[in-house]
Amino acid sequence: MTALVDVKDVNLAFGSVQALRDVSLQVQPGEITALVGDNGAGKSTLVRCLSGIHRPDGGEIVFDGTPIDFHSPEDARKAGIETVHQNLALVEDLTVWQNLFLNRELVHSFGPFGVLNRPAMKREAQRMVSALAVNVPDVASKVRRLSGGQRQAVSICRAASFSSKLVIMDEPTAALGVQETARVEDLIKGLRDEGHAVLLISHNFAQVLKLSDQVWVMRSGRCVGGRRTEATTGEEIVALITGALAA
Ligand SMILES: Nc1ncnc2c1ncn2[C@@H]1O[C@H](COP(=O)(O)OP(=O)(O)OP(=O)(O)O)[C@@H](O)[C@H]1O
Repeated sequence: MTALVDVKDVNLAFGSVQALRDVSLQVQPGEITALVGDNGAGKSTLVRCLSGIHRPDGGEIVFDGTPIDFHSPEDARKAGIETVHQNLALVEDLTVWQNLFLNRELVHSFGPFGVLNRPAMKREAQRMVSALAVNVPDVASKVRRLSGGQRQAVSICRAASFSSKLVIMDEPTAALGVQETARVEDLIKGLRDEGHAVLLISHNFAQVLKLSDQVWVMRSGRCVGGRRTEATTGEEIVALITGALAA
């Protein structure tokens, strides 16, 4: 299988902190790939390279057959990489459908003039939430009225739309209760079923073992191993994270 993402010997330093050291790993299309490691291991830095926030100092990242050269998150989005950040980046006082179409509004053209096509956006938003079985009361609800799990669902729904090929999620259930976590986990599986690749950062081993097809482990800026999830255990992953087991 040709990898959707091929990270090759990527390095990145912040001053004297070498955040990424010769990191190489792959993300396969149509799979959930987990990225695990202790605090400060370099996980967020790596995904920020993929989402156009940081540029590596060295090495190469090939996405969908093309070496990436992103100068902004917008470049990553255009290439088909969407990121659900921990802060979710939703606008509280806008509705669900307005958030889904934020910065990608549908517009009616009348000669030289453009007018927002609100009915079309509402209709399409309803289709988007139904397709992923997102549990929100109404696409016309303001985001500030939604629970943490519903907000996470809206962010995932936004990331899954607009022909994204890779959805990156940084700790998507860290702030959620048990039931909301289960719903968001179903949404993540739904993304895979729809053909998206998912790159999931999680400190929750049970979740990683339950959801992922492949696990990569980072330690002190290095990628110290990758395992097919069905062929590993929580104990082995912990041993790789702590260094008790050499890669
Ligand atoms: N913008 C930055 N400026 C300076 N140092 C940074 C910056 N971003 C990350 N670092 C450093 O790079 C290293 C890797 O950090 P990173 O956030 O990637 O780790 P992480 O694995 O995502 O950790 P966590 O699980 O705690 O989120 C850390 O030493 C961190 O302090």
